[in-house]
Amino acid sequence: MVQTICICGAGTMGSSIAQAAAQHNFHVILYDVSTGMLEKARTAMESNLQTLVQKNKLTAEAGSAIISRIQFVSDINDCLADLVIEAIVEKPEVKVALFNQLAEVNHSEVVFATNTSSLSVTEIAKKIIHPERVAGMHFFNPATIMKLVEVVTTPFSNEQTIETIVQTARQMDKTPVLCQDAPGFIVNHVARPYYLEALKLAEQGVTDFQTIDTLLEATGFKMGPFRLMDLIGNDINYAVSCQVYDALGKPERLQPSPIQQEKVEKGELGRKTGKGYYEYS
Ligand SMILES: NC(=O)c1ccc[n+]([C@@H]2O[C@H](COP(=O)([O-])OP(=O)(O)OC[C@H]3O[C@@H](n4cnc5c(N)ncnc54)[C@H](O)[C@@H]3O)[C@@H](O)[C@H]2O)c1
Repeated sequence: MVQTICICGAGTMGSSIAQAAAQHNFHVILYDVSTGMLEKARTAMESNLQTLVQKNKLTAEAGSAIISRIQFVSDINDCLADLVIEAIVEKPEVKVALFNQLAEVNHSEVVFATNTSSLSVTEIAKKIIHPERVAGMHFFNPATIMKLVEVVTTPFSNEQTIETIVQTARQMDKTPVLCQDAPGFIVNHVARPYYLEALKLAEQGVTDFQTIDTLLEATGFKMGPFRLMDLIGNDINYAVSCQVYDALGKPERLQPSPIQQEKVEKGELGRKTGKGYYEYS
């Protein structure tokens, strides 16, 4: 049974998964190579919990207890857990190197879950010392609120690995959905045209970002495509677009947009950098 979860990467997703896990009584180790990101994550969580206290959704004591269940660490030797969830940069070789380092310091039953949005989990698993203990655990942004978790199986994953991830997701009050490893899994495959068709309209000068967002929000979408890309991170969304496009044999309809590439090159990554399609203070 999972008691301690090590979450790697304290960025947009890692910090939110860490908070969600601590809110459901897991002991959490949040690991990042950047102490600045760890500090930023702690400040963001304290502020989120403070808001919940102000809204009477949480007592101040419960808020403090949640934070005290999280250890913020930048030394890999401190990452001893029953389940590792990685939410680091979307680069397969970096994820593989991290999992193999963690396999060396952890006990032989530890389960490795990747939160990748679009990389092949099978290709990652193949290069890990214990491929049977690797699977996808794909949370949605923000992980404290969104219920869905895609549990991505590979031909190598054993039953115990999948069961551990499914049970942990349920204990975090999430809705785990099993799927086979495939480009973009379920959601990021289905959702690709939402972003890409909106980007095409902007590229062709048909209308601007804000008008597209306002219109789609008026039809019932919670967030327009540009506001959503800024929340996700334009680097992540562009990486997912490229991965899915390549993995499906480069169909023209899924070609990534030059606007996405330009945003990444300019460092306009969205909320996390203060500027994307919109500005954030
Ligand atoms: N942003 C989203 O909406 C979203 C949603 C679901 C899944 N994901 C996936 O989650 C992962 C993380 O995305 P994000 O948006 O949180 O990224 P992010 O850029 O906000 O954060 C990444 C963090 O990883 C850290 N990092 C990089 N290399 C590291 C290493 N070797 N060891 C430890 N820490 C390292 C960075 O310092 C940074 O804090 C990606 O695989 C992405 O595809 C993202």
